Amino acid sequence: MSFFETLADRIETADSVVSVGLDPDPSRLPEFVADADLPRWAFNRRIIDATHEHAACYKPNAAFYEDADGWRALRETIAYAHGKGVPVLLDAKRADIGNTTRRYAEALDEADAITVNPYMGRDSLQPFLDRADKGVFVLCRTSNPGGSDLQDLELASGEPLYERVAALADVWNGNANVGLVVGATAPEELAQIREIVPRIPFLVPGVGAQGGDAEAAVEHGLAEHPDAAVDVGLVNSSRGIIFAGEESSRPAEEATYFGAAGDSAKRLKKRLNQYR
Ligand SMILES: O=C(O)c1cc(=O)[nH]c(=O)n1[C@@H]1O[C@H](COP(=O)(O)O)[C@@H](O)[C@H]1O
Repeated sequence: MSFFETLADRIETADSVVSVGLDPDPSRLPEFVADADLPRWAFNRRIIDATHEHAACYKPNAAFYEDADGWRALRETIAYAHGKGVPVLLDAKRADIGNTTRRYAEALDEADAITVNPYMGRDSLQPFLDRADKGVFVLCRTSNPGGSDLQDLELASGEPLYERVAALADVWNGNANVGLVVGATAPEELAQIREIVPRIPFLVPGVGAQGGDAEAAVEHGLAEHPDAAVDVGLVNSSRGIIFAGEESSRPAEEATYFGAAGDSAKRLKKRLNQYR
């Protein structure tokens, strides 16, 4: 089964396009998990219990796992998400020269999809693209303030670099497994990129903590896809969901703390579904 087929099934089952970002910043973990063997895994398990009904996908960002205990926490997290029937998109933003990138692509043995960086060109992505059953989300127009520094630069042809990346993604999509990452903080670019690639699903981060445009994220982020029975795409929120308990009225109670994450995921699902 291809990634986008799996994702379409999950979107239908959960009636949701929400990607829940699992970015368990150790400095923000609540006291309930402090004494656990692997606090990040203990935290993620409770977050998954609270949010899985509303999750089309989980997106752990590798930055929060790149140490010995972190890799163990990540492995447990991926297996647990799969046990709940939710696919996992590993946000690793990888790519490198041949032998190195082949090794990076092995990260896909456990996850269902990955984010990659197109800066080094096609050969740096090939081992990911070759995995026809896995999703490969190529950074196109990112959500951060500096996203415009390079990505908006005009090429000699007059098109901005991010448009060229979108057009190349179409060329790289021989296995129908490519998606694009386009931030919700760039709604005009979202619309432009959608015109270039009508059938490539987007991962749209930047709603929630970064204040991006949820309506534009759904309107332009979802696409018809040959493998999918419903329009597919993902709108991600990380801190806005997993740390919602910090804002709750009784954050010192574990059930209230994690319940707030579930409520936040549910609210985002409902909000996004208004525009589907
Ligand atoms: O590839 C990504 O997921 C990504 C691309 C981008 O342009 N902007 C962006 O915020 N992200 C990731 O999406 C998540 C956003 O987190 P929140 O701002 O807490 O919702 C982080 O893991 C970011 O690394």
